[in-house]
Amino acid sequence: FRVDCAKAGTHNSRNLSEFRSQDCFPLPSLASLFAMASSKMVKVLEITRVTPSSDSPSSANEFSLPLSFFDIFLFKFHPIETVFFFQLTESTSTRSSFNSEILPTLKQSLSLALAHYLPLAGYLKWPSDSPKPILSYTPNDGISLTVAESEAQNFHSLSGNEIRKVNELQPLVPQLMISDDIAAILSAQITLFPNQGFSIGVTTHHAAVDGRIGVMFLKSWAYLCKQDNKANPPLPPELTPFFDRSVIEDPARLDLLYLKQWSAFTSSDSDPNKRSLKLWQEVRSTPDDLVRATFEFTRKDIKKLREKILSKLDNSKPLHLSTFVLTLAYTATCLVKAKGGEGDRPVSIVFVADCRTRLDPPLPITYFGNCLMSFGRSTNATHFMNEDGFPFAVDLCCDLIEGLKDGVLEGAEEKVSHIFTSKKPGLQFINVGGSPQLLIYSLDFGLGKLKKVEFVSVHRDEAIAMTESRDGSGGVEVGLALNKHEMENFASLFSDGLRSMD
Ligand SMILES: CC(C)(COP(=O)(O)OP(=O)(O)OC[C@H]1O[C@@H](n2cnc3c(N)ncnc32)[C@H](O)[C@@H]1OP(=O)(O)O)[C@@H](O)C(=O)NCCC(=O)NCCSC(=O)CC(=O)O
Repeated sequence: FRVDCAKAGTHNSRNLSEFRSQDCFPLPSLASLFAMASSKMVKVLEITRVTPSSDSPSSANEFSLPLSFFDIFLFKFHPIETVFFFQLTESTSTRSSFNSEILPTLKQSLSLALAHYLPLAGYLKWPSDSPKPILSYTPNDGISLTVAESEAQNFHSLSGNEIRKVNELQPLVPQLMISDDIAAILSAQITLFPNQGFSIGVTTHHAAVDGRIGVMFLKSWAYLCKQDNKANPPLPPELTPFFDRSVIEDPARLDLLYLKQWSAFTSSDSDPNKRSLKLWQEVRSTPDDLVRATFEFTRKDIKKLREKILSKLDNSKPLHLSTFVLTLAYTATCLVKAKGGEGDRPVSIVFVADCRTRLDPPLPITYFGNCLMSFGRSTNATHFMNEDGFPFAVDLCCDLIEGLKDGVLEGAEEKVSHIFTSKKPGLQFINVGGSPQLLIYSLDFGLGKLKKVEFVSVHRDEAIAMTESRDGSGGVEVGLALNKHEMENFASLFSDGLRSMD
């Protein structure tokens, strides 16, 4: 292996055996280096540190942001891991054209993008004189970029919808270094599948950004990748992050309350006030029998679901029959049926709402940080299991969305403690990640078509990942991870149910 330290524009490569801890090389890279070394799937070629472009004057200055209560709500959750598969032609995906054209362009534009998003290049820290953690960038901070090559010949099945092992995607996303005192915010991995395509894996700390800003950063990287050789190009307004934290009003000091609650629920230490940045649950290895697959709702399927509900549910109350509600309710119903078991077992449906437009006054849509609140309800499996399971699930989701009108911060004091108090033995937790509104398939680096997006981390908290359909036809893709037996049940329930509505 070679480790590359790119500091202030100079590259300093060395063999791993020469590595010394005082080089301050981000530890996540080493962790992922060893993890990937044992993987049969990828060969690590290089680990580089990418710093914000020195062409941008701002990269020479320190920059820090205090965490808001929205960030603290999520800062103990595992990082968001996503992988994007790009299809190339045979001639553009040779090693030589990848190394001479694609890779340098991606690296350079990543550096340019980081200059606009400095906190992503920095670290999560908790200074001794600060009541709460901060995002801190200091000049020469940078992210770890791993360059790898996959020996797998199955680019098309890896980036397809079919059932495959969850473990097959894991080597395509890098890890983040997270300790008690410091945590990296972002790391990336570019993996070439020779003569097939390449993938970009991105791991982002949840303390820093939510789905909207994570996608906005990637779109900024892609935008800059398409600007030929311009020094320090500006970003268009819709991609320019808004950093002013004073717009978040927190008169109840939810920030400090959440910190206290996280500490009380997660500290294994005798000291419940210990200041630790460690995650709530360590990132565990993935059980080998866990498989993932993607299911598609076409626009026609969504129309059928809407018609079915309109013929079943009482129209006298307001029904929010959005694509999101219909597809979530249908997926949740199939998930509960696929698991089977006793009817009185507990089931929770939980999703997050983007609060930017829902606060009073609203925040700019480009507000940098997290701005999500979770909403959910627990019930019994039996309601989903009979013929009226789908209308029941729609009614439940509609009620939850109607509830947002009471104010997204209603009951906010309980949100962290609820994570722990609501967990009952045997709970089936159906949690939504991603969103069709993020329009993730419009990500275009100008380097080949985006073939597939995978939220690799969905299996870690039993989430289902939603995106808009990749062909822009108004459908929805749902990615999920289950054990093999449940996945087979789910697949037949999903397609048989839709077919029965023809
Ligand atoms: C609360 C909601 C889920 C409810 O969604 P709904 O679609 O039911 O309701 P809505 O009021 O937003 O939208 C009503 C209609 O307007 C359309 N609409 C509204 N806003 C839109 C937008 N910005 N872009 C495109 N369409 C939009 C919807 O598609 C829908 O039409 P139609 O009826 O045609 O559909 C959503 O509003 C929301 O906040 N979504 C964002 C969630 C989010 O950011 N998730 C990422 C989490 S981070 C993450 O996932 C990372 C991780 O943790 O792993």
